[in-house]
Amino acid sequence: MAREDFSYESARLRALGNLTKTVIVPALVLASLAKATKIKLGYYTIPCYGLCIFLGSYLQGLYRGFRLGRDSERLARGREGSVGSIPVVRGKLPGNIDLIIRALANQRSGYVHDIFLEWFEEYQSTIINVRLLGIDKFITMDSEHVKFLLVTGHRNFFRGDTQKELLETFLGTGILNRDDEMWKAHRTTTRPFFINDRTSDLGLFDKYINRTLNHISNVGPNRPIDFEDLAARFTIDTASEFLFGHNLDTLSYRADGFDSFVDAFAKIQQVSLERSIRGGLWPLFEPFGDRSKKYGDVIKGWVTPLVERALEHKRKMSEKGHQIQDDQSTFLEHLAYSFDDVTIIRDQLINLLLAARDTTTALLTYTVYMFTQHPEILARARKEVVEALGPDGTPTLEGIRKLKYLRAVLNETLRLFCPLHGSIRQSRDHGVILPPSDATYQRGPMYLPPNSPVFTLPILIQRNEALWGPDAHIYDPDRWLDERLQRVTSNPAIFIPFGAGPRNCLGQNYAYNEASLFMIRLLQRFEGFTLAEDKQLPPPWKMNSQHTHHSKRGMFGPGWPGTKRKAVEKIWPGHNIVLFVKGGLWVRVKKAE
Ligand code: HEM
Repeated sequence: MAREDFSYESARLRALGNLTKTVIVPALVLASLAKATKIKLGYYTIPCYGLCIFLGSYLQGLYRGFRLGRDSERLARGREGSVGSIPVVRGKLPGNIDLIIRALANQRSGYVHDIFLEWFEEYQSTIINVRLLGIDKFITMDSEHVKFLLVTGHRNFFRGDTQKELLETFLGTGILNRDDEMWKAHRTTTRPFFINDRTSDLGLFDKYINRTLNHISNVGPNRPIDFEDLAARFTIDTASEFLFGHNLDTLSYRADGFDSFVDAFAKIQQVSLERSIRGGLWPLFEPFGDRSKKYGDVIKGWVTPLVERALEHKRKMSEKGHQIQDDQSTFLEHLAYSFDDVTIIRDQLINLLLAARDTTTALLTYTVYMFTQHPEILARARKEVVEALGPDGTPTLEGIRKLKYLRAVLNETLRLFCPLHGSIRQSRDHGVILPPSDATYQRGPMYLPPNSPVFTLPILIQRNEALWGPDAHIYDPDRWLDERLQRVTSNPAIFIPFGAGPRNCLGQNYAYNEASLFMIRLLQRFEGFTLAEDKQLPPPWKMNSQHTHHSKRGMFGPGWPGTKRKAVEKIWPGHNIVLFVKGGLWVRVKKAE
């Protein structure tokens, strides 16, 4: 039976069940044995219970491994060649609880997903099982697995209950959080809106780009600005006008309540990330109730009246006998034409706002960060723009497409700093055999059990030297223009910033148009970007280049287990649902002569 209740309460019940199985049942068994045999444990009570829980968890792990092996054999019967099992990461504490502590510590003070890189390397596999309290959680950085999950074998997977539990308060019934009929209904109503001329409305983008760049111009050459904050204001103002026909107007810096909306948007994503790290146990870390609720209420409190107004308008029109038409002027009107339910429309708007805003903010922010680090790339991109359009010429869509170097710059940012760094799928109620893994560790087919969440990590795929060559960690837009492009054209699964398959990104054109025009205007008006190191939050890690850790995949830098980017990064990349720069991106800009 498919689950329908994803509330915090049902998640807590489920997590308590898991805790009972791993901790309470072994303890009860020991208590009953001690009672039956009349043995007094005395001073040994605590160590004995500890040992018993540890043993219980070990035996449960063995039993789970045995069952998976048996199911896998059954599924593989009649196939040629063997089917392996996915390596389980072994922790030191019962239920692998120490793994959560390590993952949380990495999130607080490490580089994005370094902890997973270490485990992939340790187990020599691009897919691992981080089993917590007996709950399997699979993590993959394998391009062949991801192709199977998203495209060739997508029918075996869905978004799944694990994500819905994590994000129900935030994303509810929206497209990013639903499967099957509900997802289909959203996809079919949303798609037409994204293939009409609206996503090519350069005038809408230009209006907000102008306001954003005026802020930068007014700051002056020596004062640093937080470019990430500015980009976030730009993308939310543009997206809110595009989606609601109602500009949130965060670029005016007025203190009138929208700050709390924007703040709630950031905080609810942070809660979601922490939940995802705590795995199936997350409700136990929120003993006093759903931590995301107060932020969800702020967000809904702002969107609901807009939806009610649109539905009221539709009702009045129909009462007056007017024919209701889908004039598609805003996405909200388009949704109100298609649905009558406030919750469905509201949730879908919130989903689109999340999809549109933070992703494009990351693309703009990391491109400017790369301009600060590579003045030669900045100069070349600027030359291309100014030669094609002059210092203030307005491009057409066709004109934007001709700027090949600019597109290469954006693609290189999407590759190295993939905004949606990770995504989740779940196997349906049958096990599947994953295809042989990619060239990284060259593992054969492996068995994935039914109802298992799988986290895919495109950011690691897109930095993998086994797939991209030894310069994978270097920012080099030329790889999109020279013979290295062949790597992607012959295997598109190694570059998936917009996902792939039936659930791929609907806003890809919107994002490319918006980001391209933003960069064109930025390069027309400014010619220098320097990182304001006096303001920038530095990365917390200290590098030791004394010895080199040789990894098969070559992604580890000298002296520390983790990505080679660590050695060159001048900012601290952070991640919640989307990638961002911790503490903002502080830059000084120089106006064009
Ligand atoms: C640089 C910007 C963007 C990036 C990197 C990006 C990335 C992605 C990715 C990777 C997915 C698939 C997620 C998965 O398979 O789990 C996705 C889905 C989606 N994106 Fe984007 N996106 C961007 C911008 C946008 C914009 C601007 C919009 C809308 C205005 C948008 C709307 C959507 C929607 C509606 C989906 C859900 C599709 C579905 O589930 O059927 N995205 N995006």
